[in-house]
Amino acid sequence: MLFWALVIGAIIVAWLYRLNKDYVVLACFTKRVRTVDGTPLENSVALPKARTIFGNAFDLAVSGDNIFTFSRKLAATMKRSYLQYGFFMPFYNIITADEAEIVMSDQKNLITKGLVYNFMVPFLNRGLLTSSGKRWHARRKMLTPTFHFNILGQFEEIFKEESKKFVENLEASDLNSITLNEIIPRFTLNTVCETALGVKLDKQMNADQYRASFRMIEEVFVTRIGNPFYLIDLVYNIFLAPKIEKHISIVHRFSSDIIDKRRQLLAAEIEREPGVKDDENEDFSSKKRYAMLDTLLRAERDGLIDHAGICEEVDTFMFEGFDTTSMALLFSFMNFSLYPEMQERCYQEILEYVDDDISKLDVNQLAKLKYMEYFIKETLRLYPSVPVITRETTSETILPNNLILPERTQVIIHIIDIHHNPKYFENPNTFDPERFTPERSAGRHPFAFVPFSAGQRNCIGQKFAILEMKTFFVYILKKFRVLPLMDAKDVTLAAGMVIKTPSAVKVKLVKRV
Ligand code: HEM
Repeated sequence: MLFWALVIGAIIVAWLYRLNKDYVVLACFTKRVRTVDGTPLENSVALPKARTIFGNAFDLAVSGDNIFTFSRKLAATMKRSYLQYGFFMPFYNIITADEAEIVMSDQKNLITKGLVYNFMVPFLNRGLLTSSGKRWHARRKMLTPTFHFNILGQFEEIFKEESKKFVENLEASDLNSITLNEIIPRFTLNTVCETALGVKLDKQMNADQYRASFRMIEEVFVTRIGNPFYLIDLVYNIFLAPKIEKHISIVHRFSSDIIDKRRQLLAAEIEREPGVKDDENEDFSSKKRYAMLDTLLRAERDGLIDHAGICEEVDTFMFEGFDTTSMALLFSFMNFSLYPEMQERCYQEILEYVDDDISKLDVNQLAKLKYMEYFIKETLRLYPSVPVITRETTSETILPNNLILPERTQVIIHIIDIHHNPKYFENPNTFDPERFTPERSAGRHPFAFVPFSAGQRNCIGQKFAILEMKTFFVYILKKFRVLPLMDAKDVTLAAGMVIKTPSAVKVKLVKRV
């Protein structure tokens, strides 16, 4: 009996040993990446040493680092893109512009978002950010006119109103110490709410509750990506999901109610003027400002989308347009305080190109603020609001760089590491907006600076974001000089749905006379 048990055991071990050539057996049979020409894998991609016998599945856990620091250290040691084997799937980590280009330019196999986006589904369902295939194509086509130049011009009025209100609130506060993390998110959420839904958030009864629920949803998301056990849906559903059920329904109800009201308004409008034909770029009501929602309501009337679809797109806009812009504003604001000469240059540019009557500020004047644009871009290079994006292979995928990725490989593009690569940016840790002048940008790899991603799944709201940020800083810099209260070295970074800084970012303001 013992003899047969030993024989069977030996056969199983021999079988597993053979199998380990193609699968990382102890990482739950994760299929290995291969090379097209059969040369050793390490010639085509770096292979960080696994820290346990379970492939790289527990490397993060045993390192003692948080996920953000862990990834930065790996990029610095590997110096090229690297491969890890987690439970069930490989992780192909990209830190060069060449490989980012391969993925971002792919039209077919690499446009499906990675596993981590599934965590947002309870909140965003399958809106533009999380969907793929035909549904994504149809929605992208439907929503693209929302960011048409003429419409951005209308949104400019909202950016101005909110910036003015922000400056007025600042004037009433203690200018000696302003904690940016506390005040900027209010501005960005107000702005995106009015542009997406057509209502002023501050005037809504449940605005504070809405903001708080938004925050809670984000906190739970961050907890989920930081703990491998929460990757398992069952564990998440039992221990974490109940904590945010209430908050998700608050956020969903908020947008759903506004959508219903705006739909009724639209119907009433049409009834009053039945002969009037809609134009894509015109408001359906002469009395009301255009909102992104209007495009969706028109599509609903044409049978292209239903109420649930409209809700998921509106929630997606609110989510994408909120924290991303907040973090970019926060770090730009901090940089104004740290680099006074550059701040002065932006101010002089404002004096030169912006009408003294700030209420006349428009997209044409903003387009002339080139140095300010370089300044914001340099901030986004050093602190990209979305430091990492991911894709998933939906079938075995052959890449032009000799790699064959198995189905369900997670392809992680570390935008932040590409932006810090000295190959593309000399002295990458130095803040130098003039890197973005046409002369100095010439010849740079087109995928070396990709804060808004690139290719067909790039950020639909990038022009919107740049306009919003420029408007905000015109209002700030016209009124105040921004002085430092901290050093850039004091800022710690962490991973979240977008880049996070657990430290308070503070500046001092002095009114210009
Ligand atoms: C500084 C501000 C912003 C940054 C850095 C940023 C960055 C990005 C990035 C990197 C992506 C690609 C995500 C991925 O591949 O997974 C993305 C997608 C997206 N962004 Fe932005 N974003 C910003 C502002 C905005 C704003 C203001 C809006 C809307 C009002 C917006 C709406 C979207 C949407 C809907 C997508 C999904 C597009 C698609 O998959 O077709 N973003 N953004």
